[in-house]
Amino acid sequence: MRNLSLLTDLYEYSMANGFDAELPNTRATFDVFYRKVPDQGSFVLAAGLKQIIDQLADFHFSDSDLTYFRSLNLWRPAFIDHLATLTLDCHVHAVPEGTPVFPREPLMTIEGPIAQAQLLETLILNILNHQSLIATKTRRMVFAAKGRPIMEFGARRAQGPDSAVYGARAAVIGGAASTSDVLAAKLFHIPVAGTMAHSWIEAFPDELTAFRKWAALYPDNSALLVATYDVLTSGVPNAITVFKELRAAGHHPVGIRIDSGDIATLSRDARHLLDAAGFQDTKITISNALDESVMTSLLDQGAPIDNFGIGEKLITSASAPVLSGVYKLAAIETDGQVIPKIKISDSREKVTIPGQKQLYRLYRKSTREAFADLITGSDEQLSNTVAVVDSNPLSVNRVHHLSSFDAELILLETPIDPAQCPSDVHAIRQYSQQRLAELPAATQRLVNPDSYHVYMTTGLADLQHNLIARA
Ligand SMILES: Nc1ncnc2c1ncn2[C@@H]1O[C@H](COP(=O)(O)OP(=O)(O)OP(=O)(O)O)[C@@H](O)[C@H]1O
Ligand SMILES: O=P(O)(O)OC[C@H]1O[C@H](OP(=O)(O)OP(=O)(O)O)[C@H](O)[C@@H]1O
Ligand SMILES: O=C(O)c1cccnc1
Repeated sequence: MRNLSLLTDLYEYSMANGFDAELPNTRATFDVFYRKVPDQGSFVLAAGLKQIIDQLADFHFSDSDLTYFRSLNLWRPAFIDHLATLTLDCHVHAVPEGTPVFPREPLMTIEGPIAQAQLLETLILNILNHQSLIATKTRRMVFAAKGRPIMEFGARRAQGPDSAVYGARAAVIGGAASTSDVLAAKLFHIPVAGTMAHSWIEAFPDELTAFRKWAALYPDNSALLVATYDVLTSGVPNAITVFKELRAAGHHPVGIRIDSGDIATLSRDARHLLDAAGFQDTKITISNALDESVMTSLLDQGAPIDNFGIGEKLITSASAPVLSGVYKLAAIETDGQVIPKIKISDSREKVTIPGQKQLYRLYRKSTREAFADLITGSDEQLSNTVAVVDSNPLSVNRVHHLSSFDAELILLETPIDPAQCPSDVHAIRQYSQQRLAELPAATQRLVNPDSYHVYMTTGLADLQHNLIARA
């Protein structure tokens, strides 16, 4: 793990330098939330908390960082001295990784001395926005795959090494079965998997020789790429020849990969050839700029696909490459007095929900189906009946009275201690699947999903209105 304490925007330091002088005894609460779901989906899968906690636990500045700060000649010497001896005194609340979260609700809050909490904005958003985006994109593809495994193949097309490595981690949280990225596999204990490239076939005098050499090297892991010359007249017949030899030698042939041409037609014809030769069990993997809409189309066409290998469109979330999670001041505290804060904007969507808050997931008592999330003030007690309004500022401001629900607090106190932060990506993926299964199915479809209600209490809504009026 690299120390990323400096990975922030200059303005965070410029403000922290001032807060340190002007508001030395003020604490602040910042909320992390997002407003729009990428790809017109209805939820985002939160991911990246482990890397955030790792960084916060190691938040410090080296001698060379401090020398650099002094060389900038921008900040008070006393502030730089404070950075030299800084011990983070912040408290984190967060939804566990893998939790589906919805627009406007806090998925993380940071409370601490205002100068410190301000400094963390950029780093937290950088990690959370990236991993949540890729986990969410992968989940869409997993939905489209209808139970077929997805192999993550994106390292070569990722926007740099970190996007490849942490993107692979996020992809597994989103439901990918494996990665081809050996570094990510090693770091996060992800199954590593792959086939072969065209160069292997091209390097030998002919395709059959290339397949035989491969089968000799990997007799029990022989996935053959059949699309170098011609899938149906060369690739699949040669693969069948080698599969027969493998079977005769007591091995179980794995399958083929097709990475070009009309995949629906080629996979169907390849399946017929394999089945006719007695290889009903060998799998067909496909790849080539796949995304959830191509996958849906291929399966709608009846393509007999067993595995999807997916690179560029997953690792870059190509159709929606930005998750705009934000970090907004919700309250300050001086001399024990908490003062809620609001940001007002001409764009109603950008008006923040003020105050220190809590987040609950509400379930129907009978079925354990989640039907809404509820944002409350942290000092509000949930009673059996609660008056709420939609948190969407563009909705009609109607008061609903919710009753007969089970409420679960989902914004949890999260110690800044890597040893206590869940890190097993498989367990996180499983948790995520359980959380998704609680949501109404209609919120999960790819096209025009139902939106999920995120309410806030009328207490919070009144606070928001009062602060707007006062401003
Ligand atoms: N039957 C199909 N229906 C829908 N999309 C398909 C089908 N077959 C392939 N595709 C997708 O269409 C896109 C373009 O495919 P195409 O074979 O033209 O790609 P290419 O990269 O130009 O091919 P090649 O690798 O042969 O040069 C890819 O995203 C591919 O996955
Ligand atoms: O298409 P993606 O979803 O990113 O999947 C990864 C792709 O990477 C490889 O292509 P390669 O780099 O060999 O280039 P190619 O486009 O010529 O096949 C492989 O053949 C896959 O098709
Ligand atoms: O193993 C593979 O087949 C693979 C890996 C990365 C990119 N494309 C394919």
